[in-house]
Amino acid sequence: MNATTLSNLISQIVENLPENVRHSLSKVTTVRAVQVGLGLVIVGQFYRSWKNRVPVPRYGGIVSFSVLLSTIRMIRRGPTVWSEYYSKYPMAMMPNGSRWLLVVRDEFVDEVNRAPDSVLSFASATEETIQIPYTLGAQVADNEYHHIVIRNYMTRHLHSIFPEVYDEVRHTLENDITLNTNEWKELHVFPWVLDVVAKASNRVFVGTPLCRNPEWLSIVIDGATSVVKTAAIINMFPVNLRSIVGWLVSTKDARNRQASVLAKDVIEAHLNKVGKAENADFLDSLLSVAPQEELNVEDITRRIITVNFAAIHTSSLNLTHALYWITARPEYVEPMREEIEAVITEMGWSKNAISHMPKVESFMKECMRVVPLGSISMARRVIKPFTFSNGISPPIGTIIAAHVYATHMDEAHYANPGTFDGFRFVKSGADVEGKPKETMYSTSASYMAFSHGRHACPGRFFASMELKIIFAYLVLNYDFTWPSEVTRNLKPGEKYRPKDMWFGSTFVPDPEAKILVRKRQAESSFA
Ligand code: HEM
Repeated sequence: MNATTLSNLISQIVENLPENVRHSLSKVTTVRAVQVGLGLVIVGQFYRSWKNRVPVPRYGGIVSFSVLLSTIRMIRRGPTVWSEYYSKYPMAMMPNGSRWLLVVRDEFVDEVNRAPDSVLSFASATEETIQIPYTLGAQVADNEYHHIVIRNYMTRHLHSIFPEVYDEVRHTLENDITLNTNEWKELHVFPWVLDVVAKASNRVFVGTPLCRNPEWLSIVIDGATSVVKTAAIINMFPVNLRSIVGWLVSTKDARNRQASVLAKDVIEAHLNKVGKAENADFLDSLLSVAPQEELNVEDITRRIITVNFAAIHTSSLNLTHALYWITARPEYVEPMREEIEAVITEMGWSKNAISHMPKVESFMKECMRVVPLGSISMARRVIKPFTFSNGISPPIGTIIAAHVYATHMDEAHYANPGTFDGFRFVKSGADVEGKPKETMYSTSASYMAFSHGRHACPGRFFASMELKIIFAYLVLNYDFTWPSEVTRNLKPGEKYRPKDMWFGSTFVPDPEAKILVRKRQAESSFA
Protein backbone atom coordinates (compact mmCIF):
# COMPACT_ATOMS: atom_id res chain seq x y z
CA MET A 1 0.00 0.00 0.00
CA ASN A 2 1.47 3.36 -1.01
CA ALA A 3 0.70 6.87 0.26
CA THR A 4 -2.04 7.45 -2.38
CA THR A 5 -3.81 4.20 -1.52
CA LEU A 6 -3.61 5.07 2.18
CA SER A 7 -5.06 8.52 1.60
CA ASN A 8 -7.90 7.00 -0.55
CA LEU A 9 -8.61 4.59 2.28
CA ILE A 10 -8.81 7.41 4.83
CA SER A 11 -11.13 9.40 2.48
CA GLN A 12 -13.40 6.36 2.18
CA ILE A 13 -13.54 5.94 5.98
CA VAL A 14 -14.35 9.65 6.42
CA GLU A 15 -17.06 9.48 3.73
CA ASN A 16 -18.75 6.63 5.58
CA LEU A 17 -18.91 8.54 8.89
CA PRO A 18 -22.33 9.92 10.05
CA GLU A 19 -23.18 13.36 8.66
CA ASN A 20 -22.90 15.22 12.01
CA VAL A 21 -19.41 13.73 12.70
CA ARG A 22 -18.24 14.71 9.20
CA HIS A 23 -19.59 18.22 9.72
CA SER A 24 -17.62 18.62 13.00
CA LEU A 25 -14.49 17.18 11.40
CA SER A 26 -14.65 19.67 8.52
CA LYS A 27 -14.39 22.51 11.06
CA VAL A 28 -11.14 21.21 12.52
CA THR A 29 -8.29 23.14 10.96
CA THR A 30 -5.04 21.40 9.98
CA VAL A 31 -3.11 23.45 12.52
CA ARG A 32 -5.48 22.41 15.31
CA ALA A 33 -5.25 18.77 14.23
CA VAL A 34 -1.44 18.91 14.32
CA GLN A 35 -1.55 20.55 17.77
CA VAL A 36 -3.87 17.88 19.11
CA GLY A 37 -1.74 15.13 17.51
CA LEU A 38 1.46 16.47 19.06
CA GLY A 39 -0.28 16.82 22.41
CA LEU A 40 -1.39 13.19 22.26
CA VAL A 41 2.13 12.03 21.36
CA ILE A 42 3.64 13.92 24.33
CA VAL A 43 0.96 12.69 26.76
CA GLY A 44 1.52 9.16 25.39
CA GLN A 45 5.27 9.43 25.98
CA PHE A 46 4.72 10.69 29.55
CA TYR A 47 2.32 7.83 30.21
CA ARG A 48 4.61 5.19 28.73
CA SER A 49 7.70 6.40 30.60
CA TRP A 50 5.70 6.53 33.85
CA LYS A 51 4.24 3.04 33.29
CA ASN A 52 7.62 1.46 32.43
CA ARG A 53 9.68 3.32 35.01
CA VAL A 54 12.51 1.39 36.63
CA PRO A 55 13.83 2.86 39.90
CA VAL A 56 17.30 3.68 38.52
CA PRO A 57 18.76 6.96 37.16
CA ARG A 58 17.49 7.93 33.74
CA TYR A 59 19.43 9.89 31.14
CA GLY A 60 17.88 12.99 29.59
CA GLY A 61 17.46 15.68 32.27
CA ILE A 62 14.53 17.93 31.39
CA VAL A 63 13.77 15.97 28.22
CA SER A 64 13.83 12.57 29.92
CA PHE A 65 10.04 12.23 29.36
CA SER A 66 10.82 11.68 25.67
CA VAL A 67 13.05 8.89 24.43
CA LEU A 68 13.52 10.63 21.09
CA LEU A 69 14.55 14.00 22.54
CA SER A 70 16.83 12.23 25.03
CA THR A 71 18.47 10.28 22.19
CA ILE A 72 19.08 13.50 20.23
CA ARG A 73 20.55 15.12 23.33
CA MET A 74 22.81 12.11 23.91
CA ILE A 75 24.05 11.99 20.28
CA ARG A 76 25.02 15.65 20.52
CA ARG A 77 27.11 14.96 23.63
CA GLY A 78 29.14 12.11 22.09
CA PRO A 79 29.99 8.57 23.23
CA THR A 80 31.61 9.64 26.51
CA VAL A 81 28.06 9.91 27.92
CA TRP A 82 28.11 6.12 28.20
CA SER A 83 31.33 6.18 30.25
CA GLU A 84 29.94 8.94 32.46
CA TYR A 85 26.81 6.93 33.32
CA TYR A 86 28.82 3.70 33.65
CA SER A 87 31.20 5.26 36.16
CA LYS A 88 28.36 6.78 38.22
CA TYR A 89 25.61 4.14 38.19
CA PRO A 90 25.60 0.32 38.21
CA MET A 91 22.36 0.51 36.19
CA ALA A 92 20.71 3.32 34.24
CA MET A 93 17.91 3.87 31.77
CA MET A 94 19.51 5.04 28.52
CA PRO A 95 17.62 6.23 25.40
CA ASN A 96 18.09 4.34 22.16
CA GLY A 97 16.08 6.01 19.40
CA SER A 98 12.68 4.43 19.81
CA ARG A 99 12.92 2.94 23.31
CA TRP A 100 14.59 3.06 26.70
CA LEU A 101 17.13 0.41 27.64
CA LEU A 102 18.10 -0.70 31.11
CA VAL A 103 21.88 -0.70 30.66
CA VAL A 104 23.88 -2.60 33.28
CA ARG A 105 27.52 -2.54 34.31
CA ASP A 106 29.94 -5.49 34.03
CA GLU A 107 29.12 -6.77 37.56
CA PHE A 108 25.63 -7.72 36.30
CA VAL A 109 26.69 -9.30 33.01
CA ASP A 110 26.87 -12.82 34.44
CA GLU A 111 23.40 -12.48 36.00
CA VAL A 112 21.98 -11.57 32.59
CA ASN A 113 23.82 -14.47 30.98
CA ARG A 114 22.67 -16.97 33.58
CA ALA A 115 18.98 -16.14 33.07
CA PRO A 116 17.35 -18.60 30.65
CA ASP A 117 15.94 -17.35 27.32
CA SER A 118 12.46 -18.09 28.63
CA VAL A 119 13.00 -15.24 31.14
CA LEU A 120 15.37 -12.80 29.38
CA SER A 121 14.87 -13.37 25.68
CA PHE A 122 17.58 -12.58 23.12
CA ALA A 123 15.31 -13.54 20.21
CA SER A 124 12.52 -11.23 21.32
CA ALA A 125 14.91 -8.27 21.74
CA THR A 126 16.50 -8.91 18.32
CA GLU A 127 13.15 -9.35 16.67
CA GLU A 128 12.21 -5.84 17.76
CA THR A 129 15.58 -4.25 16.98
CA ILE A 130 15.71 -5.47 13.39
CA GLN A 131 11.99 -6.15 12.89
CA ILE A 132 12.77 -9.57 11.42
CA PRO A 133 9.27 -10.42 10.08
CA TYR A 134 9.35 -7.34 7.80
CA THR A 135 13.07 -7.20 7.00
CA LEU A 136 14.17 -10.82 6.61
CA GLY A 137 11.02 -12.91 6.99
CA ALA A 138 9.07 -14.32 9.95
CA GLN A 139 10.31 -17.87 9.24
CA VAL A 140 13.90 -16.74 9.94
CA ALA A 141 12.98 -15.87 13.53
CA ASP A 142 10.69 -18.91 13.96
CA ASN A 143 13.43 -21.42 13.17
CA GLU A 144 17.03 -20.22 13.30
CA TYR A 145 18.49 -23.38 11.78
CA HIS A 146 21.16 -21.34 9.95
CA HIS A 147 22.75 -20.76 13.39
CA ILE A 148 23.52 -24.49 13.56
CA VAL A 149 25.54 -24.21 10.34
CA ILE A 150 27.45 -21.19 11.63
CA ARG A 151 28.17 -22.87 14.97
CA ASN A 152 29.11 -26.23 13.48
CA TYR A 153 30.26 -26.10 9.86
CA MET A 154 31.69 -22.55 9.87
CA THR A 155 33.50 -23.02 13.15
CA ARG A 156 34.69 -26.64 13.07
CA HIS A 157 35.79 -26.62 9.42
CA LEU A 158 37.93 -23.48 9.43
CA HIS A 159 40.96 -25.46 8.21
CA SER A 160 39.11 -26.57 5.07
CA ILE A 161 37.36 -23.19 4.60
CA PHE A 162 40.68 -21.32 4.82
CA PRO A 163 42.01 -22.10 1.28
CA GLU A 164 38.79 -20.84 -0.32
CA VAL A 165 38.73 -17.59 1.61
CA TYR A 166 42.44 -17.03 1.03
CA ASP A 167 42.09 -17.76 -2.69
CA GLU A 168 39.19 -15.31 -3.03
CA VAL A 169 41.01 -12.57 -1.13
CA ARG A 170 44.12 -13.05 -3.21
CA HIS A 171 42.14 -13.15 -6.46
CA THR A 172 40.25 -9.96 -5.53
CA LEU A 173 43.28 -7.99 -4.40
CA GLU A 174 45.59 -9.07 -7.22
CA ASN A 175 43.00 -8.13 -9.83
CA ASP A 176 42.34 -4.74 -8.29
CA ILE A 177 43.93 -2.19 -10.58
CA THR A 178 43.87 0.54 -7.93
CA LEU A 179 46.10 -1.46 -5.61
CA ASN A 180 48.59 -2.89 -8.02
CA THR A 181 50.69 0.00 -9.28
CA ASN A 182 53.80 1.73 -8.02
CA GLU A 183 51.92 5.04 -8.02
CA TRP A 184 49.82 6.17 -5.07
CA LYS A 185 46.15 5.68 -5.95
CA GLU A 186 43.09 6.85 -4.04
CA LEU A 187 40.89 4.18 -2.42
CA HIS A 188 37.40 4.93 -1.11
CA VAL A 189 37.77 2.60 1.85
CA PHE A 190 34.34 1.54 3.13
CA PRO A 191 32.66 0.52 -0.18
CA TRP A 192 35.87 -1.18 -1.25
CA VAL A 193 36.07 -3.16 2.00
CA LEU A 194 32.41 -4.17 1.67
CA ASP A 195 33.15 -5.60 -1.77
CA VAL A 196 36.22 -7.58 -0.62
CA VAL A 197 34.46 -8.96 2.48
CA ALA A 198 31.29 -9.81 0.52
CA LYS A 199 33.29 -11.73 -2.10
CA ALA A 200 35.37 -13.63 0.47
CA SER A 201 32.31 -14.53 2.59
CA ASN A 202 30.17 -15.53 -0.37
CA ARG A 203 32.94 -17.74 -1.71
CA VAL A 204 32.07 -19.86 1.34
CA PHE A 205 28.28 -19.37 1.24
CA VAL A 206 27.65 -19.89 -2.52
CA GLY A 207 31.05 -20.49 -4.17
CA THR A 208 32.24 -19.25 -7.58
CA PRO A 209 31.01 -17.79 -9.90
CA LEU A 210 28.09 -16.37 -7.87
CA CYS A 211 30.40 -14.84 -5.22
CA ARG A 212 31.85 -12.56 -7.93
CA ASN A 213 28.53 -11.71 -9.62
CA PRO A 214 28.08 -7.90 -9.25
CA GLU A 215 24.28 -8.20 -9.16
CA TRP A 216 24.40 -10.77 -6.36
CA LEU A 217 26.97 -8.75 -4.42
CA SER A 218 24.87 -5.63 -4.66
CA ILE A 219 21.77 -7.51 -3.39
CA VAL A 220 23.57 -8.94 -0.35
CA ILE A 221 25.38 -5.70 0.49
CA ASP A 222 22.46 -3.30 -0.09
CA GLY A 223 20.05 -5.83 1.44
CA ALA A 224 21.82 -5.50 4.79
CA THR A 225 21.62 -1.70 4.68
CA SER A 226 17.95 -1.95 3.76
CA VAL A 227 17.26 -4.22 6.77
CA VAL A 228 18.70 -1.62 9.14
CA LYS A 229 16.90 1.32 7.48
CA THR A 230 13.55 -0.46 7.26
CA ALA A 231 13.75 -1.51 10.92
CA ALA A 232 14.60 2.08 11.95
CA ILE A 233 11.53 3.42 10.08
CA ILE A 234 9.22 0.80 11.62
CA ASN A 235 10.57 1.46 15.12
CA MET A 236 9.77 5.17 14.82
CA PHE A 237 6.05 4.27 15.03
CA PRO A 238 4.02 3.25 18.11
CA VAL A 239 3.96 -0.52 18.68
CA ASN A 240 0.35 -0.98 17.54
CA LEU A 241 1.02 0.67 14.16
CA ARG A 242 4.24 -1.22 13.44
CA SER A 243 2.66 -4.16 11.61
CA ILE A 244 0.92 -1.80 9.15
CA VAL A 245 4.05 0.30 8.65
CA GLY A 246 6.17 -2.87 8.34
CA TRP A 247 3.88 -4.17 5.63
CA LEU A 248 4.01 -0.82 3.81
CA VAL A 249 7.78 -0.36 3.80
CA SER A 250 9.04 -3.94 3.51
CA THR A 251 11.17 -4.73 0.45
CA LYS A 252 12.23 -8.23 1.53
CA ASP A 253 10.06 -10.20 -0.91
CA ALA A 254 11.19 -8.25 -3.98
CA ARG A 255 14.80 -8.64 -2.89
CA ASN A 256 14.39 -12.35 -2.26
CA ARG A 257 12.75 -12.93 -5.65
CA GLN A 258 15.60 -11.11 -7.41
CA ALA A 259 18.25 -13.03 -5.45
CA SER A 260 16.51 -16.40 -5.99
CA VAL A 261 16.83 -16.04 -9.75
CA LEU A 262 20.59 -15.60 -9.40
CA ALA A 263 21.06 -18.37 -6.79
CA LYS A 264 18.74 -20.88 -8.48
CA ASP A 265 21.44 -22.92 -10.27
CA VAL A 266 23.76 -23.37 -7.32
CA ILE A 267 20.93 -24.15 -4.87
CA GLU A 268 19.26 -26.64 -7.23
CA ALA A 269 22.59 -28.39 -7.79
CA HIS A 270 22.90 -28.81 -4.02
CA LEU A 271 19.23 -29.82 -3.60
CA ASN A 272 19.83 -32.64 -6.08
CA LYS A 273 22.46 -34.19 -3.85
CA VAL A 274 20.77 -33.77 -0.44
CA GLY A 275 21.90 -36.61 1.82
CA LYS A 276 24.59 -37.76 -0.67
CA ALA A 277 27.13 -34.95 -0.35
CA GLU A 278 30.76 -35.88 0.26
CA ASN A 279 33.02 -33.17 1.70
CA ALA A 280 29.96 -31.13 2.59
CA ASP A 281 30.24 -27.39 1.98
CA PHE A 282 28.23 -24.52 3.52
CA LEU A 283 25.16 -25.10 1.34
CA ASP A 284 25.19 -28.88 1.90
CA SER A 285 25.30 -28.22 5.64
CA LEU A 286 22.48 -25.68 5.41
CA LEU A 287 20.27 -28.08 3.44
CA SER A 288 21.04 -30.90 5.85
CA VAL A 289 19.45 -28.99 8.76
CA ALA A 290 16.67 -27.17 6.88
CA PRO A 291 13.14 -28.47 7.54
CA GLN A 292 11.50 -30.26 4.59
CA GLU A 293 9.20 -27.31 3.80
CA GLU A 294 12.21 -25.01 3.35
CA LEU A 295 14.02 -27.23 0.87
CA ASN A 296 13.35 -24.92 -2.07
CA VAL A 297 15.25 -22.14 -3.85
CA GLU A 298 13.32 -19.17 -2.34
CA ASP A 299 13.60 -20.24 1.30
CA ILE A 300 17.25 -21.23 1.06
CA THR A 301 18.04 -17.92 -0.68
CA ARG A 302 16.37 -16.13 2.26
CA ARG A 303 18.71 -17.95 4.68
CA ILE A 304 21.78 -17.04 2.65
CA ILE A 305 20.70 -13.39 2.66
CA THR A 306 20.18 -13.61 6.43
CA VAL A 307 23.66 -15.02 7.03
CA ASN A 308 25.07 -12.28 4.78
CA PHE A 309 23.21 -9.71 6.87
CA ALA A 310 24.93 -10.99 10.03
CA ALA A 311 28.34 -11.32 8.38
CA ILE A 312 29.17 -8.56 5.91
CA HIS A 313 28.62 -5.17 7.50
CA THR A 314 29.86 -6.26 10.95
CA SER A 315 33.13 -7.53 9.47
CA SER A 316 33.49 -4.61 7.04
CA LEU A 317 33.06 -1.97 9.73
CA ASN A 318 35.86 -3.58 11.71
CA LEU A 319 38.20 -3.93 8.75
CA THR A 320 37.60 -0.30 7.80
CA HIS A 321 38.55 0.76 11.34
CA ALA A 322 41.69 -1.40 11.10
CA LEU A 323 42.71 0.23 7.80
CA TYR A 324 42.21 3.71 9.26
CA TRP A 325 44.30 2.76 12.31
CA ILE A 326 47.18 1.28 10.32
CA THR A 327 47.28 4.34 8.05
CA ALA A 328 47.16 6.59 11.12
CA ARG A 329 49.88 4.61 12.97
CA PRO A 330 52.45 3.56 10.33
CA GLU A 331 54.94 2.59 13.06
CA TYR A 332 53.02 -0.70 13.42
CA VAL A 333 53.59 -1.73 9.78
CA GLU A 334 57.16 -3.03 9.94
CA PRO A 335 56.79 -5.15 13.12
CA MET A 336 53.67 -6.76 11.65
CA ARG A 337 55.32 -7.35 8.26
CA GLU A 338 58.24 -9.06 9.98
CA GLU A 339 55.85 -11.28 11.95
CA ILE A 340 53.72 -12.20 8.92
CA GLU A 341 56.80 -12.99 6.78
CA ALA A 342 58.36 -15.16 9.48
CA VAL A 343 55.17 -17.16 10.04
CA ILE A 344 54.38 -17.60 6.34
CA THR A 345 57.97 -18.75 5.67
CA GLU A 346 57.55 -21.45 8.29
CA MET A 347 53.93 -22.50 7.75
CA GLY A 348 52.74 -21.10 4.41
CA TRP A 349 49.34 -19.37 4.14
CA SER A 350 47.12 -21.60 6.29
CA LYS A 351 44.63 -21.47 9.15
CA ASN A 352 47.45 -22.51 11.45
CA ALA A 353 49.70 -19.67 10.28
CA ILE A 354 46.96 -17.07 10.75
CA SER A 355 46.53 -18.30 14.34
CA HIS A 356 50.21 -17.73 15.09
CA MET A 357 50.42 -13.97 14.50
CA PRO A 358 50.18 -12.37 17.98
CA LYS A 359 50.91 -8.86 16.71
CA VAL A 360 48.28 -8.96 13.95
CA GLU A 361 45.82 -10.58 16.36
CA SER A 362 46.46 -7.91 18.99
CA PHE A 363 46.22 -5.03 16.51
CA MET A 364 42.84 -6.23 15.22
CA LYS A 365 41.55 -6.88 18.72
CA GLU A 366 42.62 -3.43 19.87
CA CYS A 367 40.70 -1.88 16.94
CA MET A 368 37.57 -3.69 18.16
CA ARG A 369 38.20 -2.68 21.77
CA VAL A 370 38.58 1.01 20.99
CA VAL A 371 35.70 1.18 18.50
CA PRO A 372 33.29 -1.73 18.96
CA LEU A 373 30.19 -1.95 16.77
CA GLY A 374 28.17 -0.16 19.40
CA SER A 375 28.08 1.13 22.94
CA ILE A 376 25.87 -1.75 24.10
CA SER A 377 25.36 -5.45 23.45
CA MET A 378 23.64 -8.49 24.96
CA ALA A 379 20.17 -7.02 24.46
CA ARG A 380 17.52 -9.17 26.20
CA ARG A 381 13.80 -8.54 26.64
CA VAL A 382 12.26 -9.38 30.01
CA ILE A 383 9.46 -11.83 29.21
CA LYS A 384 8.99 -13.35 32.67
CA PRO A 385 9.59 -11.75 36.11
CA PHE A 386 13.29 -11.31 36.82
CA THR A 387 15.08 -9.71 39.76
CA PHE A 388 18.73 -8.62 39.86
CA SER A 389 20.84 -9.28 42.97
CA ASN A 390 20.45 -5.57 43.91
CA GLY A 391 16.66 -6.03 44.09
CA ILE A 392 15.83 -4.21 40.82
CA SER A 393 13.01 -5.99 39.03
CA PRO A 394 12.43 -4.47 35.58
CA PRO A 395 8.85 -4.66 34.24
CA ILE A 396 7.97 -7.26 31.61
CA GLY A 397 8.86 -5.85 28.19
CA THR A 398 11.92 -3.92 29.40
CA ILE A 399 15.01 -4.41 27.24
CA ILE A 400 18.18 -4.97 29.24
CA ALA A 401 21.62 -4.45 27.68
CA ALA A 402 25.25 -4.39 28.82
CA HIS A 403 27.75 -1.54 28.44
CA VAL A 404 30.38 -2.41 25.82
CA TYR A 405 32.09 0.87 24.93
CA ALA A 406 32.25 2.09 28.54
CA THR A 407 33.51 -1.32 29.73
CA HIS A 408 36.28 -1.19 27.08
CA MET A 409 37.15 2.32 28.32
CA ASP A 410 37.31 1.30 32.00
CA GLU A 411 40.74 1.76 33.63
CA ALA A 412 39.99 -1.16 35.92
CA HIS A 413 40.17 -3.39 32.83
CA TYR A 414 42.68 -1.62 30.56
CA ALA A 415 45.63 0.68 31.31
CA ASN A 416 45.26 4.02 29.46
CA PRO A 417 42.01 2.79 27.95
CA GLY A 418 41.53 5.85 25.71
CA THR A 419 44.89 5.31 23.98
CA PHE A 420 45.19 3.06 20.93
CA ASP A 421 47.89 0.52 21.82
CA GLY A 422 48.11 -1.87 18.87
CA PHE A 423 50.23 -4.45 20.67
CA ARG A 424 48.40 -4.20 24.02
CA PHE A 425 47.32 -7.85 23.92
CA VAL A 426 50.73 -9.23 22.86
CA LYS A 427 51.80 -8.61 26.45
CA SER A 428 49.39 -11.30 27.64
CA GLY A 429 51.75 -13.89 26.14
CA ALA A 430 51.16 -17.12 24.24
CA ASP A 431 50.08 -20.69 25.00
CA VAL A 432 52.39 -23.71 24.69
CA GLU A 433 51.88 -23.87 20.92
CA GLY A 434 52.79 -20.20 20.50
CA LYS A 435 49.22 -19.06 19.86
CA PRO A 436 48.24 -15.70 21.42
CA LYS A 437 46.40 -16.07 24.73
CA GLU A 438 44.19 -13.09 23.92
CA THR A 439 42.47 -13.80 20.60
CA MET A 440 40.14 -11.51 18.72
CA TYR A 441 37.29 -13.89 19.36
CA SER A 442 37.80 -14.65 23.08
CA THR A 443 35.02 -12.89 24.99
CA SER A 444 34.68 -11.89 28.64
CA ALA A 445 32.73 -9.45 30.80
CA SER A 446 35.51 -6.94 30.03
CA TYR A 447 35.79 -7.56 26.24
CA MET A 448 32.46 -7.73 24.47
CA ALA A 449 33.08 -6.69 20.87
CA PHE A 450 31.44 -10.00 19.89
CA SER A 451 29.15 -9.83 22.93
CA HIS A 452 29.56 -12.44 25.69
CA GLY A 453 27.85 -15.54 26.98
CA ARG A 454 25.32 -17.88 25.40
CA HIS A 455 24.47 -15.55 22.51
CA ALA A 456 27.98 -14.27 21.81
CA CYS A 457 28.46 -14.05 18.05
CA PRO A 458 28.69 -17.62 16.66
CA GLY A 459 30.36 -16.28 13.49
CA ARG A 460 33.29 -14.75 15.39
CA PHE A 461 35.74 -17.59 14.68
CA PHE A 462 35.12 -17.33 10.94
CA ALA A 463 35.06 -13.51 11.03
CA SER A 464 38.40 -13.36 12.88
CA MET A 465 40.03 -15.71 10.38
CA GLU A 466 38.66 -13.88 7.37
CA LEU A 467 39.60 -10.43 8.69
CA LYS A 468 43.13 -11.53 9.60
CA ILE A 469 43.65 -13.02 6.13
CA ILE A 470 42.58 -9.78 4.41
CA PHE A 471 44.43 -7.50 6.83
CA ALA A 472 47.68 -9.53 6.89
CA TYR A 473 47.67 -9.77 3.08
CA LEU A 474 47.17 -6.01 2.75
CA VAL A 475 49.85 -5.10 5.32
CA LEU A 476 52.33 -7.47 3.71
CA ASN A 477 51.82 -6.39 0.12
CA TYR A 478 50.72 -2.76 0.06
CA ASP A 479 51.70 0.67 1.42
CA PHE A 480 49.12 3.11 2.80
CA THR A 481 49.07 6.84 3.49
CA TRP A 482 46.57 9.70 3.76
CA PRO A 483 45.88 12.02 0.84
CA SER A 484 47.84 15.25 1.31
CA GLU A 485 44.68 17.38 1.48
CA VAL A 486 43.71 15.84 4.84
CA THR A 487 47.18 16.05 6.44
CA ARG A 488 48.37 19.35 4.96
CA ASN A 489 47.21 21.46 7.91
CA LEU A 490 48.33 19.15 10.73
CA LYS A 491 50.63 20.58 13.40
CA PRO A 492 54.06 18.89 13.84
CA GLY A 493 53.61 15.52 15.61
CA GLU A 494 49.81 15.61 15.15
CA LYS A 495 48.29 12.40 13.78
CA TYR A 496 45.28 12.18 11.52
CA ARG A 497 42.49 9.61 11.58
CA PRO A 498 39.00 10.20 10.16
CA LYS A 499 36.51 10.89 12.93
CA ASP A 500 34.18 7.99 13.73
CA MET A 501 30.50 8.77 13.51
CA TRP A 502 28.12 7.67 16.17
CA PHE A 503 24.36 7.41 16.30
CA GLY A 504 23.22 6.86 19.87
CA SER A 505 24.40 3.32 20.44
CA THR A 506 26.08 2.60 17.07
CA PHE A 507 29.60 3.51 15.91
CA VAL A 508 30.43 3.84 12.24
CA PRO A 509 33.83 4.64 10.73
CA ASP A 510 33.70 7.63 8.36
CA PRO A 511 32.09 6.02 5.27
CA GLU A 512 33.46 8.72 2.95
CA ALA A 513 37.15 8.64 3.95
CA LYS A 514 39.81 7.80 1.37
CA ILE A 515 43.38 6.54 1.70
CA LEU A 516 46.21 6.34 -0.83
CA VAL A 517 47.56 2.85 -1.65
CA ARG A 518 50.29 1.43 -3.82
CA LYS A 519 52.10 -1.87 -4.22
CA ARG A 520 54.63 -2.38 -1.43
CA GLN A 521 57.87 -0.76 -2.54
CA ALA A 522 60.25 -3.23 -0.88
CA GLU A 523 58.91 -6.29 -2.77
CA SER A 524 57.51 -9.19 -0.80
CA SER A 525 57.47 -12.68 -2.24
CA PHE A 526 54.91 -14.05 0.16
CA ALA A 527 51.62 -13.31 -1.59
C1 HEM B 1 33.76 -8.66 13.04
C2 HEM B 1 32.64 -9.25 12.69
C3 HEM B 1 31.47 -9.48 13.61
C4 HEM B 1 31.11 -8.84 14.77
C5 HEM B 1 31.83 -7.69 15.47
C6 HEM B 1 29.91 -9.48 15.26
C7 HEM B 1 29.25 -9.13 16.42
C8 HEM B 1 28.09 -9.71 16.88
C9 HEM B 1 27.37 -9.29 18.05
C10 HEM B 1 27.78 -8.14 18.97
C11 HEM B 1 26.29 -10.09 18.17
C12 HEM B 1 25.15 -9.95 19.20
C13 HEM B 1 25.21 -10.86 20.35
C14 HEM B 1 24.41 -10.34 21.55
O1 HEM B 1 23.82 -9.25 21.49
O2 HEM B 1 24.45 -11.00 22.58
C15 HEM B 1 26.31 -11.04 17.07
C16 HEM B 1 25.37 -12.02 16.85
C17 HEM B 1 25.37 -12.86 15.78
N1 HEM B 1 26.33 -12.93 14.79
FE1 HEM B 1 27.99 -11.78 14.64
N2 HEM B 1 29.55 -10.48 14.39
C18 HEM B 1 30.48 -10.53 13.38
C19 HEM B 1 30.51 -11.41 12.32
C20 HEM B 1 29.61 -12.43 12.11
C21 HEM B 1 29.68 -13.39 11.03
C22 HEM B 1 30.79 -13.45 9.98
C23 HEM B 1 28.59 -14.20 11.15
C24 HEM B 1 28.17 -15.39 10.31
C25 HEM B 1 28.90 -16.03 9.48
C26 HEM B 1 27.84 -13.76 12.32
C27 HEM B 1 26.66 -14.33 12.78
C28 HEM B 1 25.97 -13.92 13.91
C29 HEM B 1 24.72 -14.54 14.36
C30 HEM B 1 23.96 -15.67 13.66
C31 HEM B 1 24.34 -13.88 15.54
C32 HEM B 1 23.11 -14.15 16.43
C33 HEM B 1 23.52 -15.07 17.59
C34 HEM B 1 22.39 -15.65 18.42
O3 HEM B 1 21.22 -15.44 18.07
O4 HEM B 1 22.65 -16.34 19.42
N3 HEM B 1 28.49 -12.68 12.86
N4 HEM B 1 27.43 -10.78 16.30
